[in-house]
Amino acid sequence: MTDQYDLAVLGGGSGGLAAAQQAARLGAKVVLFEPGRLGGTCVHVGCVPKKALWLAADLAHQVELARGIGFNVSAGALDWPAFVARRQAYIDRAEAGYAQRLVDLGIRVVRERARLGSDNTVSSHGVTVQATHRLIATGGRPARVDVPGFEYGAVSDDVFGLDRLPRRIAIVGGGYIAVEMAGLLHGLGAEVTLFVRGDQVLGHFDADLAEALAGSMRARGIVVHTRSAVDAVERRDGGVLLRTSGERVHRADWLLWAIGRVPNSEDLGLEDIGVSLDARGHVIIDPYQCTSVPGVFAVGDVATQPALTPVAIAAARRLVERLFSDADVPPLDLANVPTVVFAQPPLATCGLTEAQARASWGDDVQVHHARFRPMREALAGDAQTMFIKLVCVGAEERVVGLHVHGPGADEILQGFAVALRLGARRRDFNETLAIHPTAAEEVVLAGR
Ligand SMILES: Cc1cc2nc3c(=O)[nH]c(=O)nc-3n(C[C@H](O)[C@H](O)[C@H](O)COP(=O)(O)OP(=O)(O)OC[C@H]3O[C@@H](n4cnc5c(N)ncnc54)[C@H](O)[C@@H]3O)c2cc1C
Ligand SMILES: NC(=O)c1ccc[n+]([C@@H]2O[C@H](COP(=O)([O-])OP(=O)(O)OC[C@H]3O[C@@H](n4cnc5c(N)ncnc54)[C@H](O)[C@@H]3O)[C@@H](O)[C@H]2O)c1
Repeated sequence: MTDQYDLAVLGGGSGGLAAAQQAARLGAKVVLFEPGRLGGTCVHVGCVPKKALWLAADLAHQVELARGIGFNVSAGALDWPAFVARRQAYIDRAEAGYAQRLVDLGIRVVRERARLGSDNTVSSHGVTVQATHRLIATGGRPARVDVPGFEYGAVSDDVFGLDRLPRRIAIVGGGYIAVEMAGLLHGLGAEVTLFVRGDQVLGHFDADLAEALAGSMRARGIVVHTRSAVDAVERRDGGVLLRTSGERVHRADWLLWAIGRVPNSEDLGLEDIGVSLDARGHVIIDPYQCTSVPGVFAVGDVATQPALTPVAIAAARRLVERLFSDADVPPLDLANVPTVVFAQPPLATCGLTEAQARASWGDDVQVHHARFRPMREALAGDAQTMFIKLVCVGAEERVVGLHVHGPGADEILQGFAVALRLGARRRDFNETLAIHPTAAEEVVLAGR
């Protein structure tokens, strides 16, 4: 007889693990299928190893600032193997923690790929189960394009397998990953050239913010070519030669394609059971994570929702609380998703861009900017500035967008995201006592 479960989860990444664990805590009988390492993209080839590299690059920059202030220090080159070993030990500990938690919660783990079948089944190579609820949490992978010589380049997963830092790096793309990798690889000592197809890096972010970031990147020595598509790649002298739309030819030791990600929705049996996908292959979900098939749900990067770890986790928890408790759990509020691009220095944003606000409110939009040099940078003689932009609407000046670029922006945003969610007005910001001397105080002082 086929084993019966309350919930079968496909994928042991951020979304799948969160769903499986919370469901088990609520008393559900759970099986989880994961062919790879527990933790998925975020833990193994995403947020965590990326942030480790970012922290290393940030420390190197801080040593430079320390030198500017008067310390007789220099960061020197990173001992790459020692760093990788430390990073891996951190990741291995996290993964071991996940595995133990699954055991403690009585969740069955099948270390194989799975697909959905008829009659509520989920099958892998060796195991078939039936589950009342089935969750697709299979994530995504780096996109590939049909450019001659594409195979001579690497994708973001490969960054974490590097055994040393390449000297001259070319990066194609202008999104999160391209910008983050450009900043941290440059910060660790590589010469970096970025090829952006569009007019600007981070094309979907607030235009002033993106421009501020591009300015910082260039000032630090990253070469940014906009309106520059890479049409062909050749292998040359142990490295690569890129040919671009502007007839530019560029040589590099290593090439990274950072041109977006695609959902892992193939070969899951979805078409056979009638689960609808969008044109790019994402599983179409409603605000309750329901797919077009009753009893089949989706969370995370495989689905039509922002591809961020906290979104996958929050969506997963809410879904299983809806399924396995009596609580009336509303849909996840995606109106003010705070997000940080770990550039050097970071960029943080929450709510609407100015263009989005104007599209809805027209002239009833007020914008307040601040640009200044933070005290540490000024003391150290570093030219880096901080950029803050507040987008407000209506007579009450409700704050609908906050955009920050500069040192510490990554840690500043989280608390202000609460204020935006609660509908704070500029007056509420201005009436909040500042913390002096900090960079964050400029957010509450904006427009005064
Ligand atoms: C370089 C990089 C940096 C990032 N940095 C950040 C960041 O700083 N902050 C942030 O919020 N987000 C970041 N992200 C995005 C974040 O990693 C993802 O949004 C998040 O990991 C998505 O989680 P998920 O559960 O949907 O998928 P994943 O974590 O990708 O997990 C999916 C799992 O499903 C498994 N799987 C696939 N097919 C099957 C199958 N048929 N059966 C069973 N299992 C299967 C896979 O092996 C995988 O383990 C980053 C992403 C990348 C690539
Ligand atoms: N800090 C974070 O939270 C973080 C970090 C990394 C990734 N992520 C998540 O992962 C997602 C994927 O990141 P990403 O950077 O791969 O995608 P992205 O969607 O952010 O950016 C893709 C970029 O590639 C460009 N592009 C697409 N096709 C191209 C082509 N053929 N030639 C040249 N350029 C091309 C696009 O114009 C865009 O600038 C992000 O959208 C984000 O949700 C989050």
